[in-house]
Amino acid sequence: MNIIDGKKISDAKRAEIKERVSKITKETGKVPGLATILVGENPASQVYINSKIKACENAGIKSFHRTLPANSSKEEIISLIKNLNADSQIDGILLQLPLPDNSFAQDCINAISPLKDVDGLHPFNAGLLNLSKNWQELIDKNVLLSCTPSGVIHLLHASKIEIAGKTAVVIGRSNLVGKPLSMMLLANDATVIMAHSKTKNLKEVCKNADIVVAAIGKAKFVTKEFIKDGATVIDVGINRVDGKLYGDVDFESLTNANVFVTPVPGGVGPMTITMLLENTLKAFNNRK
Ligand SMILES: Nc1nc(=O)c2c([nH]1)NC[C@@H]1CN(c3ccc(C(=O)N[C@@H](CCC(=O)O)C(=O)O)cc3)C=[N+]21
Repeated sequence: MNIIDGKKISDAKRAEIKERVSKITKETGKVPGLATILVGENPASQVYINSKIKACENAGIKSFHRTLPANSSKEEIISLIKNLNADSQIDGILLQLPLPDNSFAQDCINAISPLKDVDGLHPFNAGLLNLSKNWQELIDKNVLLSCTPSGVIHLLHASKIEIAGKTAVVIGRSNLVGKPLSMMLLANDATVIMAHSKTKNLKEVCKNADIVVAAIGKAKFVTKEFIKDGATVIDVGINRVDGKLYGDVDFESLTNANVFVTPVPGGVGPMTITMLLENTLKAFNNRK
């Protein structure tokens, strides 16, 4: 087993971002700003938000944290978002998901200015990803790309894992991860299979893949039997069982296999936050 060290790759990228922020601040006298919004008091969300705020501070990005009570209406959340849209100090807005009432989450995201949508979840940015012809075009045009999927692509690139012409199976079709990641792999010229809960013969489908991405939400779901010799396994899962953190991949079962694999923790998670910093910088540059 070859471990893809997400923490190390992420730290290197954060150091590079910090340099760029410092250069911008010296040249323009301005500090890129990120607003985070937490609705309610979900303990996991509080932990993630705190990591994001800390990462911003370390990179020289100014963070503005806003909290709303758990019973906030859609209108109250959108009203706060509109204020942040109008605030020139704020380059990016992150609405932490899930909302206590997640039924209107997309309506709230739609209220975020597409120029400040550092999660890449606004239909405008999701649309730009869908319309892209290749990865380079997305980079050249500074398109705001959803953080977890773009973090996965960065891990693959940094690990020199070939994507073009390879078969990639993405398990999970969420708007936050599975769908955008499939489009990003396609933009990198992979042959992409989008698998989900209704997929038949999932084990066999995965067994043919060069790259398997698990974004399912079930601890240790993907075992050695899913993975062919020489394949790369990316674990997007974060499952808390009895206070312990597990991915969607049965990491131990792959110990003696000839595979590349991301651990949990220390794999995709840190990259998600790193890409949020990257997007805040992109948003700053796009808004200039
Ligand atoms: N609007 C929005 N954007 C998000 O990007 C978003 C979100 N909502 N809601 C929740 C998910 C989850 N997420 C993670 C961020 C960091 C780690 C992370 O740093 N994980 C560490 C471990 C942290 C721990 O111990 O819990 C690691 O894997 O090494 C994990 C997960 C961002 N999300």
